[in-house]
Amino acid sequence: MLTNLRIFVKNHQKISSLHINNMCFCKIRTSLKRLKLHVPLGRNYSSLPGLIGDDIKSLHSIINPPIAKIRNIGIMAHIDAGKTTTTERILYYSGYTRSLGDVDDGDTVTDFMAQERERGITIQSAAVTFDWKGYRVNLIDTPGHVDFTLEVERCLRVLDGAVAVFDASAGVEAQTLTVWRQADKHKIPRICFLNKMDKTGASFNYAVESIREKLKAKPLLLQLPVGEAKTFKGMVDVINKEKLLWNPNSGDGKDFERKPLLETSDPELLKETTEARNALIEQVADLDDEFADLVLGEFSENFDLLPAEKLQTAIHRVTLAQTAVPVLCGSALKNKGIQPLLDAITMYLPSPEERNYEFLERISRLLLPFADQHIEIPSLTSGNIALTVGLKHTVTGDTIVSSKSSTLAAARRAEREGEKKHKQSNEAEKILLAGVEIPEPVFFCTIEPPSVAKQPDLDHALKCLQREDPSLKVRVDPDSGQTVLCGMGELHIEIIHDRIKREYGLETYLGPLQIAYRETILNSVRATDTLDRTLGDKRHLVTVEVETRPTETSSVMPVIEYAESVGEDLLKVSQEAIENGIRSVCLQGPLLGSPMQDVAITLHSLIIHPGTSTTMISACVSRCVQKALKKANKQVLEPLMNLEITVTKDYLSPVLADLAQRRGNIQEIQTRQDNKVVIGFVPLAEMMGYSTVLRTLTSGSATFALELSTYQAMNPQDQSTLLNRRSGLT
Ligand SMILES: Nc1nc2c(ncn2[C@@H]2O[C@H](COP(=O)(O)OP(=O)(O)OP(=O)(O)O)[C@@H](O)[C@H]2O)c(=O)[nH]1
Repeated sequence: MLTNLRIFVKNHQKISSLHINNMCFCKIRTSLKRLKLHVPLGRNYSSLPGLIGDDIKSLHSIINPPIAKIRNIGIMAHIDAGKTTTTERILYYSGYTRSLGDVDDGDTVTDFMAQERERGITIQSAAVTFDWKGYRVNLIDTPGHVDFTLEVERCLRVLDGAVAVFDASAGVEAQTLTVWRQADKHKIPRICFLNKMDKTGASFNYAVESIREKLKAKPLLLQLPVGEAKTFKGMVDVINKEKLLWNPNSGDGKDFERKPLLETSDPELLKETTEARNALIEQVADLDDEFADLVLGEFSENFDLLPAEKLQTAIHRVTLAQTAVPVLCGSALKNKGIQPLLDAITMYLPSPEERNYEFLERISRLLLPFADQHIEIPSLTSGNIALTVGLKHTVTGDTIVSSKSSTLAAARRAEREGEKKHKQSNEAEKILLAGVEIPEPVFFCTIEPPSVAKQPDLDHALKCLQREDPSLKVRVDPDSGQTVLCGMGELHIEIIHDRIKREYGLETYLGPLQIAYRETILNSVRATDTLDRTLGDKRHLVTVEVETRPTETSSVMPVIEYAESVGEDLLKVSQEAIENGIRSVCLQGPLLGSPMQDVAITLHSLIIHPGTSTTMISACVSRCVQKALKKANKQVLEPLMNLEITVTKDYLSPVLADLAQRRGNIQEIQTRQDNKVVIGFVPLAEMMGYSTVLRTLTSGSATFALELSTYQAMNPQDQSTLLNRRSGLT
């Protein structure tokens, strides 16, 4: 298993144990040879940036560029916005690949998993490293499909900046909002790239407006498009007042020219650009005091005299402060606008030293990632992204530290600092990277190995896959003993099934896909129970009285309370056993065996005979709570999903008619260019196999996004149908 590793070093010093200067010459030579052996020259890859012959200096520069020249960035967006295509162009223009890969032909660098190439979607993030005009860029292409949200989050926490890619004909879409929120959470500075400017319906203004309205972000328009949709030819660089046009005869887009806008040849465009530049200067001055002083002091009379570099430096600062987002445009597919995007990445997104990471990590074996190829490297300076192998106990979301004691010491130090600052500062939080939020799985199904003898192999495969992807949950059904997979969606489970076959050589069988329901109770019930058992010569005797009731506010875990009559001394020895007993019984509700939610349990009395084991206390509490839950009025809760469907006007009616039959609740129908966007809620149970139905209904022209909204009570009729089906009555 490969682990994505971000090396953080206090004060950005090198890690001494991995320092290249500590290596003897022959070891460096060996590394060079190894480097050449592992370089993926097979497909279209150029040699690695900077590596010319057996040149030790260039090896050093590959591994250790100055930290100010490093950019660790991610590419994120709604599904199909064009992240992978953009990444492919970036790799080509930076000289990393020698030909252009195509998502639709299944030969891109970053979508290297077989499932990605077959389906034309990104599932797993891929990291690549390349150089651009003296900068080292470590780039991660992340998936856009909602089933793989966790994959995006695990990348965001190690990045210094991100490029948000938009389909210029659609603007902000459902998953854009999700990834944007994730980037907000991890405080990632961003730039926006309005892709697909060549597509019918593409609209620069519409996309910019949707950034303003839906993302509540302040767009800084660094470019204006020249033409739109079929007429899209290039763009204007607002800061330098230059026109960037691509030579129509240059197939690969390498050939483009930058021309100053002139009063004689482009009077209209020049006027528009001057207005846009002035507006940009005012906007940045509003957000950055240093720049405001400069503008008001020296250049208030004539903004034209303001040097481009001053404006660019100020834009860098506001991007870093995340008070605004630079916006660029282009068409990755038609090879337009990628080189300026690369310039903007190096110019506006921060270097690692501009971000606040303040702790040390140490590791033994390091690899530089090039999508599915890796090169072993002897050392790395802080601020880089690398891979390491062989860590047996790490899972996605872990932070690797040099030692527990140094982390604790750093945390204590930070706490003291925090206290000094009157407890206002949250320094302690800086010690650890924010954890990844693991979404709740909404689907599950049983999985069986081809024979009982293969069960250990299946367990091993699932254990490894879970370490990579904590949104995959695995449990054993206590009644049937079967292994159950719980995932984020149909596609997620399908991909896991496929990976078990391809990567672990195991042909497994999946049971029917089922919805992850929950249960709750509607009234208060009391129950008492006594457990009296003699094991050997020891008597175990417990008597408990509990009350179960619905909670007022939503709570996934059971709320546990103790009546005053239950003595504190008694609780000291038994509290853990009691709470274990309650939690275990709440994992399997009385109706469907689904987890209980919104339930509070009060322990009213507890009598324990001396010498009774904690296991017996747990067992008695479990049984008593179960009794109370069974007596209560019960309710099944089903996952309710947020649904967003984008469909052309012609197919709106059949889509709406179909949704009505699926218990869909339409909230809003928006108009987005030539498309209608249907926004609403629908129970997940009604959405099994929906992608096929939607494709048939709309001749493949519609797309949809589904995300868990909440759990809602099922109506009595649907609930009884479900219970009958589960008990085999219908
Ligand atoms: N017209 C047009 N189509 C594009 C452009 N960029 C990408 N596409 C097409 O859009 C589709 C999706 O492109 P991808 O690059 O796979 O998009 P993605 O965002 O990586 O997709 P996921 O990783 O699955 O979320 C493909 O059919 C591309 O050929 C563009 O600039 N213009």
